[in-house]
Amino acid sequence: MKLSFTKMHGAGNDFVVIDATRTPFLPTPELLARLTDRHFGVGCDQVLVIEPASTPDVDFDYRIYNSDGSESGQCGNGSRCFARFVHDNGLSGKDSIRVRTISSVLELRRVEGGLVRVNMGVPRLEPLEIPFNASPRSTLYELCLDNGTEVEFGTVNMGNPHAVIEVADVDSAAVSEIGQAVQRNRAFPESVNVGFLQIHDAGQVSLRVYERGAGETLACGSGACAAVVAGRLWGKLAESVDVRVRGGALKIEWQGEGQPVWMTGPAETVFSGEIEWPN
Ligand SMILES: N[C@H](CCC[C@H](N)C(=O)O)C(=O)O
Repeated sequence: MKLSFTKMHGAGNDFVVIDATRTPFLPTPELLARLTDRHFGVGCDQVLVIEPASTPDVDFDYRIYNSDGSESGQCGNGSRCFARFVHDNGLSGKDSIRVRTISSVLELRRVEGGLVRVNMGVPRLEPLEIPFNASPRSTLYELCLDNGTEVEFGTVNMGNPHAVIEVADVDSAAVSEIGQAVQRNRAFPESVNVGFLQIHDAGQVSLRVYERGAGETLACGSGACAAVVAGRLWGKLAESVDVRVRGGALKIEWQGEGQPVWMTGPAETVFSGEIEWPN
């Protein structure tokens, strides 16, 4: 059997996109590995699957699989590529579509300049279960990691979990070491995406993210949203922030608690192909 796919990226966070609107996609670990592995397969951070809507309030279902095979309920950069794929392949004539993941409903709007603007939903700010020595606002925690490092972080859920650590210099941050140590911590039984945020001023930041299920990526859309939410809760960021990531830049807007986060950024198609795959 030949399986068609399209390789895309959003600010360098790269994806294999599968159109399962006519033929179901069975996400077996072997097939996901074949699509995500950068040596033995196509190679990507996440596999995105476009499925027929399961409820009348959305246009499509949107499934997200990390390169380690785990499923997530949110992928911001992927949602922009989802919108681009749907338009370019004639799956919908609408400029604004709604999609459902396993945790969220997103609104995706194509805007001028080949950009896509996404309503990423209202951030969830529930405090962590494990009792912590938290700051007065339960969005700041201190943690002694198993590698002996003390870190202070905020937690924001964008339909997927994020820990945000402010750093003086993203380029010299020990992203992999600290990212993995935070993910191993009992505070995050389902692991977590770990963002390293450098604040240049109230409207400009730089961000690196050690992602759950994928390691460090060149961009993390939900991570950019979580970082701006955390920075605003700390009183350090404006309502509209330009987020510089290793693969490009995203614009994140958040008016405050109870309000949705809007993300605007690029979505690029690299190539389409097909692989042989046993039925
Ligand atoms: N690694 C994430 C999913 C991909 C998120 C990221 N690629 C984005 O653009 O939001 C998780 O397991 O929650």
